[in-house]
Amino acid sequence: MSDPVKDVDPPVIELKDVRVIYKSRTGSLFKAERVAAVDGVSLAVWRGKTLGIVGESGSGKSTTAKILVGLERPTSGEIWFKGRRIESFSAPVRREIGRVVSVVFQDPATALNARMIIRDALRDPLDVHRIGTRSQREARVRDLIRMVGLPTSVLDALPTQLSGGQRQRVAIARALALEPDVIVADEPTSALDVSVRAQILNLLTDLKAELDLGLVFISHDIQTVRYVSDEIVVMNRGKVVEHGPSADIFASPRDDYTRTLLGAAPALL
Ligand SMILES: Nc1ncnc2c1ncn2[C@@H]1O[C@H](COP(=O)(O)OP(=O)(O)OP(=O)(O)O)[C@@H](O)[C@H]1O
Repeated sequence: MSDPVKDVDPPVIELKDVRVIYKSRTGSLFKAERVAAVDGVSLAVWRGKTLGIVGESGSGKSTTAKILVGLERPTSGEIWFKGRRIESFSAPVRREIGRVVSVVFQDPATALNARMIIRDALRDPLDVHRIGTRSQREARVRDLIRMVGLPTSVLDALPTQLSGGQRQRVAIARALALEPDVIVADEPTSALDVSVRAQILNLLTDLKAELDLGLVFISHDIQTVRYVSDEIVVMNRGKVVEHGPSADIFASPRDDYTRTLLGAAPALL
């Protein structure tokens, strides 16, 4: 008989008691002060689920995002990738994490090369990873732009010719290019007009459902996180102060800091 526990896939990526210590940017020249940007964080990201990470500026959200996508190496703690512990951070390992866990940043204007037309920006990751033939790559680029709800005419435009919302759609299409298991979206709507924020949130949640993606949604705005997340991690000064199903955290927040965030939160979107 099959064992139901063993049949469940492991998380795509899991952090266990992870710390990242930096030399403080404000420390004096003679005394190198240290700051724990991330301080004992444990969390897991599964396909088909949205994990929200919320906290004020400086709470360690972006550093956590960088660890998840292989851009930052923890000072201590464990990273598990598809059920295996990562022992070495060699270039091939980081490349593999980067292919499976892709990222959408806050500001699409800086994420896209201003001199590259959208077609080339979307084909670039396919070229780098030598995926398919030239015509298969062209077809994939057209599929990607349709998946994010843009017309193929956009492919010949430069990023500056698009609106902020359209540029973020392109950044999402680029993040999907290598068929990742997980997308980490770090404040993906914060730089956008209020009028298009909900559209981008809906696009991310639709793509998550359609492609069975894991989504890590990072924001300082607890109501936005609530709107998209199955599970929420609340961070304060590098630590996880609350972690649980979204509904539970909103029904009965246990931590004072979470209550403060809820009290300070503006109306949805
Ligand atoms: N490269 C670095 N060198 C030194 N300190 C850093 C570095 N990166 C982050 N920090 C510090 O680590 C802490 C956490 O930063 P982090 O950017 O992860 O927080 P955040 O919650 O994402 O905030 P924000 O929303 O403002 O980006 C802050 O005190 C920050 O100043």
